[in-house]
Amino acid sequence: MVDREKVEVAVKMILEAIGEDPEREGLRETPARVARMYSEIFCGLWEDPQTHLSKMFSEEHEEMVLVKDIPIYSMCEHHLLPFYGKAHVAYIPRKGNVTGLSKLARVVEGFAKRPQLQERLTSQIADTIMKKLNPHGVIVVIEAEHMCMTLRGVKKPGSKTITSAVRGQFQRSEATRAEAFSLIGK
Ligand SMILES: Nc1nc2c(ncn2[C@@H]2O[C@H](COP(=O)(O)OP(=O)(O)OP(=O)(O)O)[C@@H](O)[C@H]2O)c(=O)[nH]1
Ligand SMILES: [Zn+2]
Repeated sequence: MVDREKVEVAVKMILEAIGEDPEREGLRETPARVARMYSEIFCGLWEDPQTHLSKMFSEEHEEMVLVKDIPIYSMCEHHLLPFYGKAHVAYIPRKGNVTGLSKLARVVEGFAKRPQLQERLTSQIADTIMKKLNPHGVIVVIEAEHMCMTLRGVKKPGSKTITSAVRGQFQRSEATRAEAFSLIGK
């Protein structure tokens, strides 16, 4: 579990460091609020996302399954600012190894709710699905806007970063990969 007391102490120190008065009415509850928020947005550090893929259906389907437009909210590990957008996850199951659709989104969520890099998030999702479901292939595409590039620093609002992780048949077959990208809309 996130150490909320420690986060509270740290947030109070940050407020003091920026020249605020942590005792003024509007800020008095802020350290505790931020601590509650951090335990929510970093909860992925306290779970092992691969456990979501333990249950499988013995379906015969061996064609592509794509869950697209999964909303993601993660935190850039360099600045602790959000990056957010959409994840698209496709896999080609092996007979008997079909997973519940929501479980794909749960894996995405488990890796997103941590201090992250978009590239690492993308490959962790793909590698976990490959490892647990042993499918013919996996493709993960994430498109996201990074607040550290919009509200500060280089200040480029609207810019999007697209990352992909391509495994198995999607890597070997250009046609399969092209089909996935066309369904995803990239
Ligand atoms: N590859 C990658 N870079 C990221 C991600 N999120 C943020 N960054 C970048 O991490 C870099 C950190 O660069 P630094 O030079 O150490 O930090 P900085 O001085 O705050 O950089 P600027 O943002 O350019 O002002 C920046 O270029 C960010 O845009 C990510 O998910 N993947
Ligand atoms: Zn950043």
